[in-house]
Amino acid sequence: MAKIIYTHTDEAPLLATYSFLPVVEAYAGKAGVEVETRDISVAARILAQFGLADDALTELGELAKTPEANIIKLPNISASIPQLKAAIRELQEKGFDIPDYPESPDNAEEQEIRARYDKVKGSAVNPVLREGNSDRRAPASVKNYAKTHPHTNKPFAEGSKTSVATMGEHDFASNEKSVTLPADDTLSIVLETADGEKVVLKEGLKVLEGEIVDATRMEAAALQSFLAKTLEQAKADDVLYSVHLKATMMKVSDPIIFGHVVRAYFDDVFEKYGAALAAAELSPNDGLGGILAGLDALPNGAEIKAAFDEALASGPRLSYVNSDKGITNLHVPSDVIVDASMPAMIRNGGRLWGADGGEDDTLAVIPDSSYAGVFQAVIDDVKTNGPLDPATIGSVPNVGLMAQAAEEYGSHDKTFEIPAAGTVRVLNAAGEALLEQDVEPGDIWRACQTKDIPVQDWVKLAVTRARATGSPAIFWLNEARAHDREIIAKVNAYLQDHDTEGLDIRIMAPADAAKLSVERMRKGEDTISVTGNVLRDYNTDLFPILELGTSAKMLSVVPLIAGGGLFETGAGGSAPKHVQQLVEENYLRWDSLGEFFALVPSLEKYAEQADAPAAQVLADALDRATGTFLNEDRSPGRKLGTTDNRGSHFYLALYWAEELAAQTEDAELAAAFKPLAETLRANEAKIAEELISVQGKPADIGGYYYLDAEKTAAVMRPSATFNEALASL
Ligand SMILES: NC(=O)C1=CN([C@@H]2O[C@H](COP(=O)(O)OP(=O)(O)OC[C@H]3O[C@@H](n4cnc5c(N)ncnc54)[C@H](OP(=O)(O)O)[C@@H]3O)[C@@H](O)[C@H]2O)C=CC1
Ligand SMILES: O=C(O)CCC(=O)C(=O)O
Ligand SMILES: [Mg+2]
Repeated sequence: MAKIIYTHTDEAPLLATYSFLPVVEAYAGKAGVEVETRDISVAARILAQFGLADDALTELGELAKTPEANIIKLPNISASIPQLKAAIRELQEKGFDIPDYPESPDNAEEQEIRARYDKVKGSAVNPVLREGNSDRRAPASVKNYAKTHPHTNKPFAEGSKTSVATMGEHDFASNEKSVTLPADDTLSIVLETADGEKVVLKEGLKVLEGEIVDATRMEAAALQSFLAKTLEQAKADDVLYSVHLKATMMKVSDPIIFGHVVRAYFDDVFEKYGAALAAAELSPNDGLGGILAGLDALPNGAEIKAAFDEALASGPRLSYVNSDKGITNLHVPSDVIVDASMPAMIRNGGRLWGADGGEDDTLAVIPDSSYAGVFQAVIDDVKTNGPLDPATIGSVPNVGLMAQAAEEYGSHDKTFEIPAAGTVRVLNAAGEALLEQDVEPGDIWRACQTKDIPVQDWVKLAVTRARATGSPAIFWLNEARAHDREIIAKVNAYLQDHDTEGLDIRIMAPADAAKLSVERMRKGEDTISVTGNVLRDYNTDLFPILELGTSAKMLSVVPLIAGGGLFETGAGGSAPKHVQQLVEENYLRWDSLGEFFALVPSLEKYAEQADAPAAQVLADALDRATGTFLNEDRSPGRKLGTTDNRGSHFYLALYWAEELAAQTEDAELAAAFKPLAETLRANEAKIAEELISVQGKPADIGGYYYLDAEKTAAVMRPSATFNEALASL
């Protein structure tokens, strides 16, 4: 039977769900639309690993491969090791019998436990559900709203020293080799060390005909000298030092790179105390925060702490995530995530925050050069031409290759920190080497896979969007990169399958494509960016944040290859800072527009799947209601005393009920919603007051990763009048 699955996730979107889902369930229920929930929060996924909760993620992953799928996916935490450990601790404190995270497993049992936790680590949800490519764009209503209510993109100061530092050689981009498989095969990855020993890194890797496989490495020695150089440069230029990685989605490689940065910054400290820190299992890969927290347990902890303090005082000035709390850019690998952190910096005139909370220019370090040039291109443009004006600029929507863990975001099980010098070979079943790389100890070697059917689907989606909009579509692909050359060959071949007459379809290297797209934006022109998986991620924060002030208001549809639908809510994440604010002052600034936008096509899909015209009526009414919601400017403000997330849900419910009452396609639904619409309208002031009056005091939600459902519902549904009205439907 058709049903919509609404996901329980983490942090701000989870809080919002406590308020919004009751509205969805009440309205859908009246129209006979089945809505079920599944808990894919990091806490639930941990419990599922130990048989203490349903494995909803595996279930939804299977569902996503069927035409029946209709899933609304809210953003979730992609947990770094420090977050995973905190979630485990919280669950243990709540009485769940789960083991500690084994830092360095040294027996079979610990290895088994570690393997279970590794399934929860990092970006473990999205790749499982994303069985389709991604279509992310600002709906016309949002773009118009941004034009009439423009946010501020601050100018870069005259002579701004902000720039991007990237390796450009000896990195993943420069060392890449790539091959397209002529037939189905089973591959293995073998390191042959300099003394002739063969170490099997991976075997039984099944690949399909037409699949692209890449191999590359980040050279550890080159990374270290690059980092030393950037530290010197930041010191000499007296700018803030900041590193921007994706330790969540690139959950194997990027924590290692992050660890190199921590080690490079605190070079002298690690020189002197590295062995003691390693013996205490305090790893730089988990960030400075974890190390400092663990020092108390060491006999010479105070001495080591003093050495870290001294290094911080004498090194280049670090950028801070939260200067009040002393949290630096190097504290937690998942605090600064490149997709959101770079556009936020650009929107802020190229400035980040220093130790004293003051803003300053920064050297933004993005070690691998595959995509760093995109950010530099945008920075160059705004330095020369001034900030982009949201009131007038065009849009850069995205069609992203994402299905079946495409490209880098599927590389974790094929990423290795190399133990010994030698050669890594990707071998086919016949034992022939398809790809080979010489390696040195410490190099980060990885292989990526890109299947052919997803590429075909992506090209089709690009042509469909170009046709639907009349906008030029640019494939952001770089002839100079081995992987991109294989993709370009496929793009050129699969474009032949479509009618492209009259369409403007181009292929350009990412930095050039970024430059052109921004130039066109300034003229008010739209340009579809058709990208691989990583640039999908980056561009769908970068451009929305510059255009709309946030990526939360995006429509993010994933037409699943098997025919179902995955509807992501916005293009951003789970906004941890918003939770802090709720807990401190009972105010939630989370904007649920992404949820509203996802629900419309989900209801449309349901109407089609269940042959249920009432679902289409709900969808159409919701679509009109979100228009009114935007016109009436009902998204949450940022400050206490204004409509927050809960108030915004009330207004959406009001407009949606009014649209349902007024429509004429379904008289029964109109009659059912008329009294509710009247009650909500009549009590508007009272409900708004009830929702605002609770603000300003701390709120108790009974946890962080594993919330107390009753307490959270009480916090998120504080208006008795609104609750009664909904219950009366
Ligand atoms: N699809 C997914 O599942 C995704 C998950 N993530 C995960 O989210 C977590 C946080 O990532 P982070 O890099 O901080 O990025 P986020 O996008 O979560 O947050 C960055 C900032 O964007 C603003 N923001 C994001 N969403 C909203 C919204 N709906 N309403 C209002 N403002 C919003 C907030 O700004 P302000 O504080 O100024 O209000 C927020 O602090 C990580 O665990 C990450 O892995 C990240 C991206 C996608
Ligand atoms: O899965 C994640 O960790 C983040 C996903 C993300 O940032 C995106 O899809 O835009
Ligand atoms: Mg992203």
